[in-house]
Amino acid sequence: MTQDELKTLVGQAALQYVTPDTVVGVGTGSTVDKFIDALAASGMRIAGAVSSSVRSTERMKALGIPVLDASEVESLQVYIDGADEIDRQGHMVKGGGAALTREKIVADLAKTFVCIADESKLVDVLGAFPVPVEVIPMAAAQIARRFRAMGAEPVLRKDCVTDNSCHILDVKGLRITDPAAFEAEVSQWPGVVTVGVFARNKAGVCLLGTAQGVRTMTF
Ligand SMILES: O=C(CO)[C@H](O)[C@H](O)COP(=O)(O)O
Repeated sequence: MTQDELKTLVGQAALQYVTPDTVVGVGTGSTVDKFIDALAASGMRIAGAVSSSVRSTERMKALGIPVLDASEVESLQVYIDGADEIDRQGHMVKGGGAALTREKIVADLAKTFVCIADESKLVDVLGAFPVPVEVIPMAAAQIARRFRAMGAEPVLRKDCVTDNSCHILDVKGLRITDPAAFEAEVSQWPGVVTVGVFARNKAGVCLLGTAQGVRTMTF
């Protein structure tokens, strides 16, 4: 199966976590696009979706899925989103699509984060994928220096302005053995909007697309 077919498989499989007439949190990316398409095609009626990006909002609206503002809900049963990396404890690296801040906000509203990913995303240790960090533009150089002092290599993402009018540093050369500590430390640096390590808001379930079918991992 191709990677695209694996994404379709897990996008479909995520439907089992959606309860009709409830509000669902929806992430961003090519795997989530498959979920959005599957949800629309299923004909299931939902009360609405809280979206994590302009991209997903536009896709859902075009398919007739009602989109609600995050401020309109107090909590969500589930948040469905992809990942750039996921480890065997459910910690993730996210933000390849530059939507990490809103993704973390919507994930934080949800009782369960359902991660949908093809098997290439499963890793033992996070950090081979450059870790996206959304930063206030005036702090980008200062934050980059801090990462260099850690022995990492931050790269300012070209031509990228986020939905929140901020910039992204993609940080290479990290080996994140304690995701919770890393997230807590970097999150408090002045000018950091969001670090793309999801430990506090880690996955509760991962639907992993493999050549043998969907493997369900619970954490
Ligand atoms: O974090 C994300 C966007 O900010 C995505 O979930 C992540 O980049 C995975 O994307 P894809 O499903 O296209 O592989």
